[in-house]
Amino acid sequence: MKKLVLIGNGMAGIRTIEEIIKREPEQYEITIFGSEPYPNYNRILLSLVLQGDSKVDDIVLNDYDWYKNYGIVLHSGDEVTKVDTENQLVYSSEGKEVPYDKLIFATGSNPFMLPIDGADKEGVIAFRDIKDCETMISTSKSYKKAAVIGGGLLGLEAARGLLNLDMEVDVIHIQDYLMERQLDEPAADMLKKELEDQGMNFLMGKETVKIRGKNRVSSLLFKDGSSIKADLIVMAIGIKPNIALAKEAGLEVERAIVVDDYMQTSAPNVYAVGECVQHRGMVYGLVAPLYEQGKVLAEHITSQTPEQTAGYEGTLLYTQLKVSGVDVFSAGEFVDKEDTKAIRVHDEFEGIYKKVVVRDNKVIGSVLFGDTSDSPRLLDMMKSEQDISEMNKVSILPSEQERGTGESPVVAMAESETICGCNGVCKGDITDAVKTKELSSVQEVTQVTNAGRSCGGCKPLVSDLLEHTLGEEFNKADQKQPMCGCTDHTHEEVQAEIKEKHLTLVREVMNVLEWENKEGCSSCRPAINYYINMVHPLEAEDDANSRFINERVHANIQNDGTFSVVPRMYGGVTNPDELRKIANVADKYNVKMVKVTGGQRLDLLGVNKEDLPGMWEELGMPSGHAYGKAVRTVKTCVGQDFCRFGTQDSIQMGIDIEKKFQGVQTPHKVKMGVSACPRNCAESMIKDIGIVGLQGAWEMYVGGNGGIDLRQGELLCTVETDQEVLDMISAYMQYYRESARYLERTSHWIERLGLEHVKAVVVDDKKRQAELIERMETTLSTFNEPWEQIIQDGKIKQDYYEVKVTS
Ligand SMILES: Cc1cc2nc3c(=O)[nH]c(=O)nc-3n(C[C@H](O)[C@H](O)[C@H](O)COP(=O)(O)OP(=O)(O)OC[C@H]3O[C@@H](n4cnc5c(N)ncnc54)[C@H](O)[C@@H]3O)c2cc1C
Ligand SMILES: NC(=O)c1ccc[n+]([C@@H]2O[C@H](COP(=O)([O-])OP(=O)(O)OC[C@H]3O[C@@H](n4cnc5c(N)ncnc54)[C@H](O)[C@@H]3O)[C@@H](O)[C@H]2O)c1
Ligand code: SF4
Ligand code: FES
Repeated sequence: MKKLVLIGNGMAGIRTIEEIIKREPEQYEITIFGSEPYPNYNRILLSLVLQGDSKVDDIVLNDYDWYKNYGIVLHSGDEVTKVDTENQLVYSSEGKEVPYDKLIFATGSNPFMLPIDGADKEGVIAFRDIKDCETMISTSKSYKKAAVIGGGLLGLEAARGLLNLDMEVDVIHIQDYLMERQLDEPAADMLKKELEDQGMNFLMGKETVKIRGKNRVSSLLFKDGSSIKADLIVMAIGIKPNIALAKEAGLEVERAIVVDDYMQTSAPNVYAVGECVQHRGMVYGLVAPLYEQGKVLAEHITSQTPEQTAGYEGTLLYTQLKVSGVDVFSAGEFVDKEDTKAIRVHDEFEGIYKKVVVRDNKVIGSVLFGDTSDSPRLLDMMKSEQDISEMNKVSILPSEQERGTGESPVVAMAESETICGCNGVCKGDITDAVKTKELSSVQEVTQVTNAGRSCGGCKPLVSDLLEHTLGEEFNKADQKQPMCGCTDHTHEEVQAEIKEKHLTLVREVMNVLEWENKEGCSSCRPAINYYINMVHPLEAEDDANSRFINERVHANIQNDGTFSVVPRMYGGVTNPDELRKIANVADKYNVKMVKVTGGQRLDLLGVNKEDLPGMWEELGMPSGHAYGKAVRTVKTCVGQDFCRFGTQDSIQMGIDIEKKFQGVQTPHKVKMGVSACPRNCAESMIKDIGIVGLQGAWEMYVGGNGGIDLRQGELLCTVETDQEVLDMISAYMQYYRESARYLERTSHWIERLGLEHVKAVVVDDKKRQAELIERMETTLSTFNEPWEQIIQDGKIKQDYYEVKVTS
């Protein structure tokens, strides 16, 4: 057997070996060297490990048994230090000398590190491998302030992960807008706004010139003389191909190792794939092109007629950002030029931006923000260089109505359209595999076709396609989604176990359900804490440390590290006494701004954390819970006492609702509105619960949302009396509390369950309705005004307000 040696046990190298084995399992005796001490893992998913959605063990792509099963000799943790191309030998750091007939370089890249004063200090790292990921996770346990240098894909994914680890995150970007290599300015601005809302702080147009600190980093200095504090610095300013070994071996290198269309280097029998490669002047940093290169090389070196195999011609690049809550897509040429024209849709209400760039009647690039469902079709048009001169230009970006609402975009996709960009798998490949190989779960589709095996971004589409192809045979239960990377249990299973085993402590849940990550993470701990309190309201022990910072300190943290204070004003009604108190504390504590909120409250912004207890004591008003996953505000219109259209007393109804349900913990925030006639001045139709008065009756609308997922509420029921309104809210909200997943807004929850189902439980089934109301009453009986407790408890004051929690 001929000897094949691979240098680099990473994603591109091992995919090439998989492709070789698939074609000719017996042709080569394979030896692999990898400097990292692990089997091949999915580097892409490090972002999800950091974000708490996956764990290191889950991202292994080929475990040690895989190498054994295929008779591959793996030297992990052993670096190749020299290649002798004349005698066809490689030498390793552990003293191995291995001959080859064919050699593949797949040495990847190294992160680029700024060569500035202080870059060698403790606490300055990159984000490239498992070690970096583990360093960030462990640093977050002792330090709180992180700075990410670089507002590209990697920097933003790192920043999201660090936020999930409860760190404060500054992102320093050298350009004036984010991801300038993938986005144009409007899309980048929308992205920045969304990420700011998620808690990131941006310093734009800043060039870092020095890192200060004794042994460990303590601050960064910028060219303009300003500086910021930091306990951890993550550099994400690009990568440089790892070519030192190839250069020393005498291979032709420029920016990377130069290869021809068969991935052959300048030396005989030596090939290269992956990020270390330069092909027709291009160096790639995403897996899709690297996998295509691997396929071409595998075909070439396993073929009896290698010169007749198809060569590699380059890849059309496209990217997606892996940050939850953000949909961004970018492909091809997206910058306007003199010879290009663009079709644009910019819907500020929906938070959607779409741009399609056209040259010579062909789509050559696109940027999508907020709704990326057009991406497979646009990619297909770009790849096939479709002539669009006959097309109505508006139909290139159809609205949701034109596409048919509620239906997954896979239904309308052509068989040739790509579903999994990373692995180049199109719709037809998947439907064929599902039918011929009788596949019934996403996992099986991934095993057979590779779709979903890399960034995972296509999994929802794969699942939709599976459902569409299988029809009634599709079993949702097979598509199990674990709560996070710490466990295999789903949200539903965790909740059921809490009930069945009567678990009342967060730690107890993690122990009994054998959490793989013993400490849990910032995704699962708040969810478990919510579930134990919801299931056992009288016995659960609330764990403040499992709450997000805002809920822990009962105030909303702002982008400059100060907090906002929102006292409760039932139904949006206040009086001179309250206003005087608010004015007094605003003066005394130098509040930066007093702002009327969309929910008809007064927001005191720019408060120092240490001042919070004192302010609340002097205000003597209840907390508005503006920071919590809880019942927030009940907005009201002036109603029948003042408005000539008013048919009901909306103000009193709003006050009654707010007094009854204030502070109830819910899976996500719940906003309400009461209008006294269908003119709807309190915007009841875009609230989680909206009440609208009619002559002698009240309508109750549910599932509305006025935010990024704009959604109109749907009519749940019409009732006659005020008491019925309160009862229906009790039953509905309790059912939401019990059946929604933590962090699922009512609008998403109702779409998942369907209005008819919710109606059947909450309105039609009187027995269940009564039980839900009873359980809500039990929860309501446990309500405590948080600030009353904090003001009286010296220890809480000391732990959360005097000791610095966030800096
Ligand atoms: C956090 C993160 C998120 C990412 N997200 C995405 C994404 O969403 N989509 C996407 O397409 N891409 C993404 N990427 C990029 C993607 O991971 C890379 O393009 C891909 O891993 C490159 O594969 P490679 O095999 O060329 O290099 P690598 O994966 O870097 O593998 C090279 C391996 O070779 C080893 N090696 C180097 N020199 C030697 C030597 N002399 N001897 C032995 N071993 C050696 C290295 O230690 C390394 O293990 C992401 C990258 C990171 C870091
Ligand atoms: N979702 C994804 O597809 C994904 C995610 C992570 C990483 N990656 C890949 O990993 C590689 C590394 O990613 P990356 O984001 O580091 O590289 P990048 O080159 O895409 O972006 C680096 C960013 O850093 C900025 N920058 C450069 N110098 C700077 C400085 N001195 N101060 C502040 N900002 C500076 C640049 O303007 C640029 O926007 C890339 O190949 C990327 O494609 C992809
Ligand atoms: S909703 Fe109707 S009753 Fe209320 S203020 Fe508006 S018009 Fe008047
Ligand atoms: S698109 Fe990345 S795995 Fe399918």
